[in-house]
Amino acid sequence: MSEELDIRGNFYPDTERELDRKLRPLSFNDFKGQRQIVENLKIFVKAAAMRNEALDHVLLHGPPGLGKTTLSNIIASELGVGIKITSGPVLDKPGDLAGLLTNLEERDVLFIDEIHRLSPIVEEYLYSAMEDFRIDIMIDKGPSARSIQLELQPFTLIGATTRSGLLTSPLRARFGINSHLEYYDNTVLTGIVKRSARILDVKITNEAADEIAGRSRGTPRIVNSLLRRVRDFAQVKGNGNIDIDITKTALEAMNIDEHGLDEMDNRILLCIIDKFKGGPVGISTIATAVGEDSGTIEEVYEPFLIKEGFIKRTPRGREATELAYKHLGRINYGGTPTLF
Ligand SMILES: Nc1ncnc2c1ncn2[C@@H]1O[C@H](COP(=O)(O)OP(=O)(O)OP(=O)(O)O)[C@@H](O)[C@H]1O
Ligand SMILES: [Mg+2]
Repeated sequence: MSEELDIRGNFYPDTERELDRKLRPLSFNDFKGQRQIVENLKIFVKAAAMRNEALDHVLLHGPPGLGKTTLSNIIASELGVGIKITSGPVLDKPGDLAGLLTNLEERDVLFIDEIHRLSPIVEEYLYSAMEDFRIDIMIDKGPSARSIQLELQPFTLIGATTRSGLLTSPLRARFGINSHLEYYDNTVLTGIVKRSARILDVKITNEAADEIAGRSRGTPRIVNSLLRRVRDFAQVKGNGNIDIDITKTALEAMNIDEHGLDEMDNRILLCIIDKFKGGPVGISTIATAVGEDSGTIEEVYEPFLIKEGFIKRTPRGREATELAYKHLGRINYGGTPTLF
């Protein structure tokens, strides 16, 4: 089956894709961090295997690049079953879903990425498939049209989404296992940098690994792409080994934020500070000002900014912290607010 990068319509040069595949953990033991989630999944996978049953349906949600697709593949592989991969926007007709479902073998995994983007009709079909392993399909057209019921093999649906807030409650309720992936802390990210460096066969100092981890927005995908870029610098401008000097040179040359914030993070902070005098300001007002959907800000951007201490949530809205002012070189934190 194709890579999830294809499904999302992203173009990656072949070599990058190849590297991506090499760096992707293939078992629970390779998958670093998210300890509680992984420990629980190990138990559920083992219990399902002992009972010879399909694993209960799994919903994985959390910001991009934290390992949802990776974990889904690992679950299938640890279950020792096949996996079929698709995504919400691709499955636009019930017939497409029926085709996939009837081709699943017993206990296989069906992975639906971006499951919040399923069309309502397809979602409706999914309900009975998930609950009773059965679907009704319409055959024929016009007066002879009738629906027939198809029995399915027991299977596991794994749904992934960055926007769990957009899932309907009937769909959400049909997942027996519901896991929220969190941003990774720097120690875990440093471990991922080192593992990836080993796979890429490049030497890296502890200090350099820490530095890359600290600028990666708590995200393994970013860690790996920064590591690859720093490796390029080390090869061309240095002796091929990655130390702290070449790392800093590379990160500076690429304009990577020292706290790992990306452009939207910085726009959100600037907006709160410059347009709303540091806040408090409501999420929908921020969303309009930066031109992003308020749910995306709430689920994808804000959690990192709160975790890193740049934003505070108060009953009256979001406030920028002193750290945010310092980061953006603004000096009037806590200053007397002006009237105009
Ligand atoms: N826990 C982990 N340990 C090591 N590497 C990881 C881990 N999680 C993710 N990665 C790496 O990060 C990359 C991105 O992960 P993945 O594609 O699974 O994220 P995702 O949550 O599915 O993102 P998206 O929401 O954009 O689909 C993977 O290719 C993998 O190499
Ligand atoms: Mg994914």
